[in-house]
Amino acid sequence: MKLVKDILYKVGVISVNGTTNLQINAVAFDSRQVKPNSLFVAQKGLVFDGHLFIEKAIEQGATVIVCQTLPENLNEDITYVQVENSDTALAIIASNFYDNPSSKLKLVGVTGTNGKTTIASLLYTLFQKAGFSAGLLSTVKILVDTIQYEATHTTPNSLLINKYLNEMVEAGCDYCFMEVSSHGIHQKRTEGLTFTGGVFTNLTHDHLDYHKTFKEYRDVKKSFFDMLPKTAFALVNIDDKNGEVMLQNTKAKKYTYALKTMADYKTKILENQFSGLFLNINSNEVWVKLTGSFNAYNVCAVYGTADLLGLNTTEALTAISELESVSGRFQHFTSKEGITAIIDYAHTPDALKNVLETINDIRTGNEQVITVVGCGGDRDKAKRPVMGRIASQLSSQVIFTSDNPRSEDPQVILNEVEQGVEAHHYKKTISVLNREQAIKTATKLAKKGDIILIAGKGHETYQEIKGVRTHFDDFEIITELLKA
Ligand SMILES: CC(=O)N[C@H]1[C@@H](OP(=O)(O)OP(=O)(O)OC[C@H]2O[C@@H](n3ccc(=O)[nH]c3=O)[C@H](O)[C@@H]2O)O[C@H](CO)[C@@H](O)[C@@H]1O[C@H](C)C(=O)N[C@@H](C)C(=O)N[C@H](CCC(=O)O)C(=O)O
Ligand SMILES: Nc1ncnc2c1ncn2[C@@H]1O[C@H](COP(=O)(O)OP(=O)(O)OP(=O)(O)O)[C@@H](O)[C@H]1O
Ligand SMILES: N[C@H](CCC[C@H](N)C(=O)O)C(=O)O
Ligand SMILES: [Mg+2]
Repeated sequence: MKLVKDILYKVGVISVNGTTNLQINAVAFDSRQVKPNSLFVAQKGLVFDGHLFIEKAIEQGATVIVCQTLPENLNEDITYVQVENSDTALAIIASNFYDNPSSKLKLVGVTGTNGKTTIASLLYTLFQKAGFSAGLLSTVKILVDTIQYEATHTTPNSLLINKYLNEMVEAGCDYCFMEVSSHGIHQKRTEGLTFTGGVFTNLTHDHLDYHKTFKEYRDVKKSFFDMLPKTAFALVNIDDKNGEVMLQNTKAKKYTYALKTMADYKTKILENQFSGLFLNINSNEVWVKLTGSFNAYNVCAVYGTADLLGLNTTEALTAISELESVSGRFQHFTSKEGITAIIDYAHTPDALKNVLETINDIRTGNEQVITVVGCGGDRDKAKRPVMGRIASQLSSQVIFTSDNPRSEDPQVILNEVEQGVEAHHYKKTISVLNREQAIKTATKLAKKGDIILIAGKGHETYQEIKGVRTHFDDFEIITELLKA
């Protein structure tokens, strides 16, 4: 139970009709979820305008309506609060409703195109290993200390973020590591949170359907650093040309990490093998079980963050050397017949290029690299031909297939992916629409020593076709096929 006037603290209120001296039991932004004595926030979405559901929310028992535009006819029994921006209002209300949990633990946000899940998950494990209680908000899962919840978004909505943060506080967590997606920032899901630190990984092509231009995508990411308080740290990958941009206007203390440039946290790759990396991090040598030079960046970011959070660096390095790869991120095994399978969440051109280059760097002989890949529907179309081209340039054979077509026609997506293949690579590509069949085809083509890369879906345990999700797990399928 909370008093409305208390949860409106710091909300940009334009006008109030009715009393704010009123208790509410819950906050909701979806009319279908409204329960008696709720506060309903009407948001302008991409498909619907939540203002159209105000009446429905009242019927369901909402007693307070927060909106940008007041309805023409006001109900006398209801309190209406007009705000400048409903998304921002929801985030601040959510934080107030749960007593500002982000200020009661150390919250670190990780943003960038690739590496967020890896870094946030490794940090969670590292701090748990070091004897702390921690929480994790990630694409793969949500963890409140050791209690696991299913994740539906990379960055949940502001109500859920604060609900989980509150649970973390109640469970005695000292830290929370969360992924901050560009959609999350743009939709104000992280507004009003008190961050102890922010980490920037890299910025490459993705989500240009949503953000329209690369500059807009970059500026959304930058706005996360712009709003960090001066007590926080901002740790950026300075090898990425946008690392500096992230730091331009931040009030936070600025730190850098890099492999190529001078930086506060500097890592050198001494050895790069399938089984892991031998690294020199700020003059400390350490073996890690993660594969690929891109993971040297991730480990460096983890080390820097741990140091900035005050963890003893020797203790941090010992724990770092024990960290296992995150599920669906360069997850690999070799079958009895000597065929290596790699399951990786590479769903952007840069990630696919990195993973294939890593495989090509560490393969030893004349093995074939057989790639199974596709692109998701209802997402950036521009990345499709680029991924098609990269896959065909860097693999011996490619089987193009479906990812999550969502509402789109899978064949149309496939055609767009194929369009990127240059003529001299045609003969090494085939298309098999059904993903399971595509994986099966790869296993038929593979001989002893060959490497099969299944890219794009990583940890996902479903495939969404025409809006319907059915169980689908790349790892499960390939394991079964290679065992048989
Ligand atoms: C494109 C996008 O981000 N869409 C998000 C957005 O949906 P939307 O704008 O379409 O919402 P809408 O359906 O128009 O509804 C508008 C408002 O009306 C309300 N409503 C709607 C219907 C109704 O009957 N009653 C009602 O009250 C809704 O609750 C909402 O408040 O707001 C919804 C509620 O918060 C999100 O669930 C939804 O995420 C969709 C499912 C999604 O797929 N998002 C992806 C793209 C996403 O966010 N991805 C990033 C990661 C990307 C990455 O970095 O790789 C993530 O953080 O997960
Ligand atoms: N630092 C990195 N630089 C470039 N590519 C990376 C990096 N880390 C991981 N990758 C590649 O990107 C894929 C996705 O990694 P990860 O899940 O950590 O990224 P993410 O930022 O969380 O992605 P999402 O936006 O989907 O949440 C990995 O499977 C790997 O192929
Ligand atoms: N967070 C990313 C995940 C993409 C994963 C890929 N398998 C797809 O479905 O496109 C997104 O929502 O765009
Ligand atoms: Mg992620």
